[in-house]
Amino acid sequence: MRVAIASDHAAIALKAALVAWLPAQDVSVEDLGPFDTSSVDYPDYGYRLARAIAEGRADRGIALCGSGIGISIAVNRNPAARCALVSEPLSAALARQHNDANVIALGARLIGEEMAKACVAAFLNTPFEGDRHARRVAMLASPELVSQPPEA
Ligand SMILES: O=C(CO)[C@H](O)[C@H](O)[C@H](O)COP(=O)(O)O
Repeated sequence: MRVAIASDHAAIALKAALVAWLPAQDVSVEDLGPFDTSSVDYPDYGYRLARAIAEGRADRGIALCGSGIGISIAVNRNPAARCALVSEPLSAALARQHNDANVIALGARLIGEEMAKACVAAFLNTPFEGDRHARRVAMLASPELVSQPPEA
């Protein structure tokens, strides 16, 4: 599996720890930056990560910022991305089982390195369950439904 990872300045240390750890999880990793602690804007890196997914250069993505919120919003602006912001492994597993999430977002100022690794391991190793969830995931990719949801 090819995994791309990107962050902002707030998550440089966590990104480095995950980049060092990921090869032992039997995945290849592409670091999309940034590469120092200078202040940057998370949308640039979220969009870059989502583009790697959309263009098929990565199978999965890991998005990091201080809270995980900003970069998860940025990633999800790309319709090819299904990014789940999580802070514990059960949510990471559910994001795979029910939502077929292809990107996980983590907040480096909110969780520690070991919790982040546990979330990423669940994200990488949990399959999508399909069935009724496939119908719902397909609905997420329908611009018609987004702009014109059925009446209640
Ligand atoms: O997007 C965020 C919050 O929703 C992230 O936590 C960012 O990393 C954070 O906003 C960066 O803040 P900073 O004060 O510029 O370091």
